[in-house]
Amino acid sequence: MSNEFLNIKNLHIHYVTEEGTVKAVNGVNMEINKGETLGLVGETGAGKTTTALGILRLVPNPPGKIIDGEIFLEGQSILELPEDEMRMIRGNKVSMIFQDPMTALNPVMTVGEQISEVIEIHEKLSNKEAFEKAKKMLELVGIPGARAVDYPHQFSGGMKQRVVIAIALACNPGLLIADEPTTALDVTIQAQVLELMNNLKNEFNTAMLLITHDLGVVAEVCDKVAIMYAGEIVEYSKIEDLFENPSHPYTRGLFGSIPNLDEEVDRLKPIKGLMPDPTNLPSGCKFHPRCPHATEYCKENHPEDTEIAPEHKVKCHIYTGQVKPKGEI
Ligand SMILES: Nc1ncnc2c1ncn2[C@@H]1O[C@H](COP(=O)(O)OP(=O)(O)OP(=O)(O)O)[C@@H](O)[C@H]1O
Ligand code: NI
Repeated sequence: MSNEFLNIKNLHIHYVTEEGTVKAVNGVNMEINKGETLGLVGETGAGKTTTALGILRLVPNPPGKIIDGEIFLEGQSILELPEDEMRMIRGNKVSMIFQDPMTALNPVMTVGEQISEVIEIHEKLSNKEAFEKAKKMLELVGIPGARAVDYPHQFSGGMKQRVVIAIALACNPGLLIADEPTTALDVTIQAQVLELMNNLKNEFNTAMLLITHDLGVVAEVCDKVAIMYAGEIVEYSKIEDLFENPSHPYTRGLFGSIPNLDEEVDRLKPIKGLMPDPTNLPSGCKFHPRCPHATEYCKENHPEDTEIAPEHKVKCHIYTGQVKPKGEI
């Protein structure tokens, strides 16, 4: 039996707008094994949320459309599935915590009702049984079951986020997608929520796709990291490798001078220049206009993945030997 839960092959997603076609996701490949957490990191507009929505087939259409590629969940190809089967997969096999979790809760329903609603959709339980299970879910995320009868406004921000996690986990999904799950929380609560997610992942062997700008979060919870730029994964590796040997010039830039797993790592470092216009992406390597090492070759040729160490891939002509770096990378 394969241990693989998610496998994405050559995914392309566009948004067709009046201003032009936004090429949001451009040939993404990604694998996540059971019980493994992959961090998806990149600047705003890189295509992280769009990739996540693609996995759930929730890219708003129009204007969005999956143009090409394949997505497998436990070996099953999902892009061709009828919508009703897809609905069963959402929240059953895969659930997602959205970027703004505070608006994810319904203010006029108790949290217990909201959790049991999800349970009832996917499991044949009576109202009462589902509500009892909802209480257990609350306890699992560190909230007393008795509080199931309370409304969202009666909870603090950190507790609301725990409720959102409880809802996402209510059906014991194989894959949890979390889009910036802790950004809206203060630092101590962030740490608690991350620890909680880590514990749950270990307990249930849940695969996780964690979207974040925060390298501290990556260092704390991820097993692997994918660095995304202009809709492509430009570097992909195990966490230790990435921090010890960041290799793509973009990753090096993000990390600043010398990243260190043990150090207090902070937000991504700003890099000179701007993200390219996604309706008019640069030719060749999409990073070439911002890259200190770029040559004519980079302008003309699109780099494919080069495996520079086991499970460490980089899209950069320096590693194919076509381009000599100008000084240290
Ligand atoms: N509904 C939409 N219509 C048109 N363009 C969109 C739509 N949603 C996203 N885009 C564009 O697609 C590109 C990728 O956006 P996406 O939200 O996936 O990036 P992201 O990496 O999640 O960014 P952030 O870190 O800000 O959340 C951006 O250029 C964005 O403007
Ligand atoms: Ni996003």
